[in-house]
Amino acid sequence: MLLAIDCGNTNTVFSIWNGTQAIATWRTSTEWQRTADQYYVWLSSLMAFQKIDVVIDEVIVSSTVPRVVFNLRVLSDRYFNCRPLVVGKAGCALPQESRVDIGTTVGPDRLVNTAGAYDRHGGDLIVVDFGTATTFDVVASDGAYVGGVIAPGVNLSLEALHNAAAALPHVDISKPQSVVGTNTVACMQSGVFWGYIGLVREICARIKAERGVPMKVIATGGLAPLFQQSEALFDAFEEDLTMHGLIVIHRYNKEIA
Ligand SMILES: Nc1ncnc2c1ncn2[C@@H]1O[C@H](COP(=O)(O)OP(=O)(O)O)[C@@H](O)[C@H]1O
Ligand SMILES: CC(C)(COP(=O)(O)O)[C@@H](O)C(=O)NCCC(=O)O
Ligand SMILES: [K+]
Repeated sequence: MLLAIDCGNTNTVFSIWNGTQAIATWRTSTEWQRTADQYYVWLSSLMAFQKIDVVIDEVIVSSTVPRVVFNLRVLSDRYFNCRPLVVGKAGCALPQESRVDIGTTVGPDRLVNTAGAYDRHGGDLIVVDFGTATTFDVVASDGAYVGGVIAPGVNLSLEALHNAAAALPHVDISKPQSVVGTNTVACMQSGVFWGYIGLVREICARIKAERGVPMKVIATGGLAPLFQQSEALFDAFEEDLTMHGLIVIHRYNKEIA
């Protein structure tokens, strides 16, 4: 069975797949120091707890944190007796090309999102991923990744305010009652929430104008629904888009092997 690992700068998601069916998904915080043995203790105890008695013999990894990859390779080798497919590394082919400046290393999560979204929706897409950073990935009509936008993530923006200003507290994002805040927390939430609505709308509008074709906007990441409930920003929200992309890339590599 396949273990798919999506490592972001904040969280790492592990998912076990039987063909196209996800059997279980677990999330842990991303820490580059974590060893293969630590991953295995965590993973095997969750599998035992949920009575998932399967043999993992294939692994695919996407990691925005390069230092984590070494330990995930050791995990695959030592405990699952296989060499992992690592997106963006030699030995892992991608179903679509990436048309960016020579020498640019695109974040593997963005290539994976592109593959997942193109598989489900076809071309001419904007994929918005609300992760540590908020990324906009532009997918051409033929499925190629043709560039995008990187903006500071929602929580990163709130943390930056807290870290830089002595009197600003730590605040969780939520939709404020009104735009004009009457206390510090409400003012901060308003700035980030409504600022973000504007950011997403403006960037998508400008991408569409620049490309000159109708485009669908697909959103992923835990915070996307918060913004969608307020304004119709996206054509679709798909929580599992990155995982789906990993499955698509894994399937493609098996087909061409
Ligand atoms: N459902 C959710 N509700 C609120 N915050 C969330 C949710 N999912 C993720 N987050 C927060 O959003 C930020 C990005 O998380 P995540 O999408 O896991 O990032 P990455 O993929 O970059 O590791 C983190 O600060 C995380 O705590
Ligand atoms: C932009 C990112 C930091 C987003 O990572 P994430 O928020 O998913 O942790 C990541 O895709 C990355 O490190 N990209 C490299 C540069 C690029 O994609 O052009
Ligand atoms: K991500």
